[in-house]
Amino acid sequence: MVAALTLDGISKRYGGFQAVSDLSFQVEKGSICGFLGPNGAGKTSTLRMILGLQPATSGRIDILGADDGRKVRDRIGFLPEERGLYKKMTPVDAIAFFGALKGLPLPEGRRRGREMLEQMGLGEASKKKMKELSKGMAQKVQLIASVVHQPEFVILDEPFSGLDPMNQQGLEAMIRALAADGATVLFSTHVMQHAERLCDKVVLLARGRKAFEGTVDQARATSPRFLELEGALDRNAVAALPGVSAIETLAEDGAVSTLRVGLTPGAEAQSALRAAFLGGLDVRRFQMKEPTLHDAFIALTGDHPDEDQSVGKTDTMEAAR
Ligand SMILES: Nc1ncnc2c1ncn2[C@@H]1O[C@H](COP(=O)(O)OP(=O)(O)OP(=O)(O)O)[C@@H](O)[C@H]1O
Repeated sequence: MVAALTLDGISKRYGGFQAVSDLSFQVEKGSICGFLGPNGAGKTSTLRMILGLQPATSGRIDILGADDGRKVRDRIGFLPEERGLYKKMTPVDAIAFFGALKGLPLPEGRRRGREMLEQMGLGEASKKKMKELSKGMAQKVQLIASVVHQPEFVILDEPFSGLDPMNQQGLEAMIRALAADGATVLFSTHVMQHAERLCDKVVLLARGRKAFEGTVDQARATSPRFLELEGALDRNAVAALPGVSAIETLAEDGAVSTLRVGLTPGAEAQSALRAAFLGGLDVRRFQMKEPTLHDAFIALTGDHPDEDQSVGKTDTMEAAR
């Protein structure tokens, strides 16, 4: 594999607060990598270190062969978490302006801007001012602005936040198209479903530490499978079935309950079911459930991806100055 990005033992400390600890991972050239973790896990801090916008407290970064993102800034596209393009500009001018910051001549930026807007189904939007666009449209325009100079490496910080499902799908298509054109894409998100659909590789971050690096399937395989059982079920009898590691009651209606039965990694749901039927358990409905990336995140970290892990931002901001 040819790595477009290597992080080797990266740490970030803000005053007395350790935001990122000994983080190492690689992103293969031409791949899509999801950088996943709850709010406050340390994703933005890491992306900023990769870009050279803030120094690492310790560790080494190699991006496109450089030891500092600033040295290869014209080959990188970045969509920051805080967004907003100049409101009075037209989308084409805004895109061309951003391209010019990366060395692209303005007329060429305008030409590519018009073409990309058209490709993304935003041809109509090019006649309006930025302030007249919907949030979804504006976000797509901003993504175009960050890649109009055709960067080799694209870094997107929470690109899906604030978008409705339709626009999220549009954005997913844009990200796929970038990778299909040969770009390497690293994006952060706390919503596991996007990564599940898009990524060749995921890096899971919890409280500043890497919890997992690998493919989505490898991540899922670390999490137990589930079996949903419905019937007049005795919990002790269910607990005694082969491979059962945990039971959660999802619903109860008189004697009939719906149980979410966790299986130990590697255990086959069929063995538990067979034993249930042979043992005469009153199973009226069953369903096997494969773990999602969301389940895997919880199994790997003990944390919930929707939990906010930010701590003492205002206190430590002072200390960081
Ligand atoms: N400049 C700073 N000074 C002090 N603390 C900071 C600073 N920037 C971030 N932090 C803290 O570091 C931790 C990681 O923040 P970071 O923004 O990197 O996380 P994140 O995973 O990107 O989350 P979010 O998506 O909410 O930005 C948080 O606890 C945050 O409060």
